[in-house]
Amino acid sequence: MAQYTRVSGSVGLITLQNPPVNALSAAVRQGIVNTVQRALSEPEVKSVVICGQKGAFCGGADIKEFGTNMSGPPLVPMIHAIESAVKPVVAAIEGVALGGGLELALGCHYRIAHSKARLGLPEVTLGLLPAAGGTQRLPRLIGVPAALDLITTGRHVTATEALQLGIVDQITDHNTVDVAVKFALSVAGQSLDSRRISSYPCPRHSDFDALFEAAMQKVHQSARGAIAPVACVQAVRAAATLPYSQGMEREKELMATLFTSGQARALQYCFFAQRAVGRWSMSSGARWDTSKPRPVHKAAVIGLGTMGRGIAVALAQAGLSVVAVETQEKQLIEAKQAVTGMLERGAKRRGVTPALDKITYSPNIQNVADVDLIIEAVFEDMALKEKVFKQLSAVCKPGTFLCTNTSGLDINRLASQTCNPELVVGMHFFAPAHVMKLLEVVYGPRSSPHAVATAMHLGKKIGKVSVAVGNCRGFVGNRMLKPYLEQALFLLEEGATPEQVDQALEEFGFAMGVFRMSDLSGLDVGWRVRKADGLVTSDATTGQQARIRQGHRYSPLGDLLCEQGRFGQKTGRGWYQYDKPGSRVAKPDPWLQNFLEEYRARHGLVVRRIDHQEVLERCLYSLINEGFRILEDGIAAGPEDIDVIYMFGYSWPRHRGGPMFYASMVGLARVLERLEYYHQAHPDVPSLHPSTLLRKLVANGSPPIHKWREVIKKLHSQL
Ligand SMILES: CC(C)(COP(=O)(O)OP(=O)(O)OC[C@H]1O[C@@H](n2cnc3c(N)ncnc32)[C@H](O)[C@@H]1OP(=O)(O)O)[C@@H](O)C(=O)NCCC(=O)NCCSC(=O)/C=C/CCCCCCCCCCCCC(=O)O
Repeated sequence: MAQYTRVSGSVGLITLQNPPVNALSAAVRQGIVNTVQRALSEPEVKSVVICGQKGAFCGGADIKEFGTNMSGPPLVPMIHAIESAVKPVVAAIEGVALGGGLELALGCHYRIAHSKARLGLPEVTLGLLPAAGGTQRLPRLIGVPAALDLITTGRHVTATEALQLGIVDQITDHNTVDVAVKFALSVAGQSLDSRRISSYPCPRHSDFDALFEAAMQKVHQSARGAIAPVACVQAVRAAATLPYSQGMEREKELMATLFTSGQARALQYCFFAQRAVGRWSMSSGARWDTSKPRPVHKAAVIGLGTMGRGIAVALAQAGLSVVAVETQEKQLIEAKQAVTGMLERGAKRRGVTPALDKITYSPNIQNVADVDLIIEAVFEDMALKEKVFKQLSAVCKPGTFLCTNTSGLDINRLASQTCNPELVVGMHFFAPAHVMKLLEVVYGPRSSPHAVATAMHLGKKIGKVSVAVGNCRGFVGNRMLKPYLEQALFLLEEGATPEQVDQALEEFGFAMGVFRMSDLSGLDVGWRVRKADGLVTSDATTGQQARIRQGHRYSPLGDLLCEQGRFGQKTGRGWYQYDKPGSRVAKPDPWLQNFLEEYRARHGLVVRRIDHQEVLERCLYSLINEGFRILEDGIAAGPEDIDVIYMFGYSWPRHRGGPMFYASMVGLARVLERLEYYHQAHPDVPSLHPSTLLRKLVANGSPPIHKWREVIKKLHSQL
């Protein structure tokens, strides 16, 4: 809807009304069309102001409408009608002007923004382009290089940057609507010839060909197979090279291709999935809307290794007071230096003062006595963590939440070391903890709803995408990673090379294939875990027996590399070779080639040709299959939780929508059929055995992903 009022005698004020962000739904578009017509037809009205209700100008087209039969007036003619109006129209931008919202503002003759407003054309992040004239007006207004940057990245700019770029005419710290109305009064009756952006020539550039070639190269490199950024460059090129009306035709044509694409569906699913995970629920029935978080003003971090340092930085940057505890004197000094550097670099990037005074360092665990919440980040060793939890429980004040940054250990066991197990939850950060957006909040059987709500709330406060998950080995992310890694190793045994496996996964859209990723994270991490699990043995050396552990197929390849001291990038050797320890450029290693050949010969393994399709199916479908088991077990509340975890924690390509959404796009029947095929070929690999839930979903006619919860619920009620 849009409300019309007359203010200051001669200004028609149009207020968009569609909470919370005044998205341009059919009703809002109709409201704008009607009220603009009214304002233009009333002789008393000399100028018009468009604003949004409750401090938000407009969040753009209504994304919920995209999957429907769109009705109501289309945006392009609506914006043209505003631009060609003979009375000045002023956009009063508070809060956000995004996507169609900014395009609407660009159709106005003047734009006044509040200093705290954010503006942008984020359509690319939804698999689209700004198809309401954004790709044609913005380059005409601010020039091609700046427009390319905003349109291909979708980044939001502050009002100050928008003013510098020339997107807005004025910014204010006062009531934006009042300022806009005053301004509208001052420009009433003035010529609008120079105010219609569509009539501007696109600013020339010394070498458009080189500029667009470079832009295209850049998006190809960063898009990892996403098509929208490429279409955005093509649309801006049309603005630079064609008259406005032909550019608009090109924009429409490119949008038509994107609009119905699987990538757009995937990216729009991600948008809503990311918001849905905030609406968490626990198996006990506790939920986000019935569980109140407790305030956290002061927190402590125990253990200042890589993870602890990142967590301390993340907390301090969000304004919390932090007690950073490291009992090893040398490590404490090093950590203080490192954290200071991290805070200073981060502050420089963001143009703020480093939050150095937010952190106090201490070698003494007793100093956490007055904090509201503690995050333990000591070495990943159950006995050590149990000891720390026991100590913490004894020293902290009543009601302090005790969180662990374990990446997969049993939360319940740690809780049982404390006097108040209901205050214990997992806060699983991802390295580097001050950068990576994902936080798994892990609740055990005794964790209270308050503890989960507090950890989720804290996660949000420090800028994380927090997902509440149940307690099991590896939680969601690492549990699903296990079969993925396992398949990659089996593929090497059967004849593939690390380069080949990585290439298939990188072409799929991962930033890094599984072997390059393992080299980066360090092969010794998994080795330590496998040793603790009794999987690493030195007795059996050849034959099939050597490749069976605890009754299942097992590949000792990773263990054998570690025995050679090949821990990945940090040692300069792993699945690849590197120029020197710490170097990031991975090169194929002839040593590894020989090693694999010898290994296969020793174990009587017959090499065969493995294509990319098999690599993808075996690695991804086994991971997805585990995702179905996680849903079956109630560890994740819905497929959105898993997908968000994979997008934000494991660099799953967003335009593929996360593993569970990807499975729904491939077709559940197809995933099931391929898993059955591979399981038949590898009966000793349980992760290839199709899960009950997958079978059930297929038996139920493969419902769309938003209906899976109903099938899961039924399955749970049958168990
Ligand atoms: C920054 C935000 C705006 C606010 O953030 P925050 O304060 O943190 O709040 P959130 O939790 O994110 O959001 C609150 C709730 O609001 C919902 N929301 C937000 N934005 C939208 C929206 N645009 N539409 C619908 N709903 C929205 C959100 O889901 C939350 O709901 P809930 O509480 O969880 O229930 C932040 O929200 C944000 O970034 N929003 C998105 C901004 C954005 O991306 N905007 C661009 C949208 S796309 C667009 O504008 C495109 C315009 C081009 C024209 C399109 C023309 C389409 C038709 C063309 C058809 C041609 C093809 C023909 C094919 C054929 O031939 O058949």
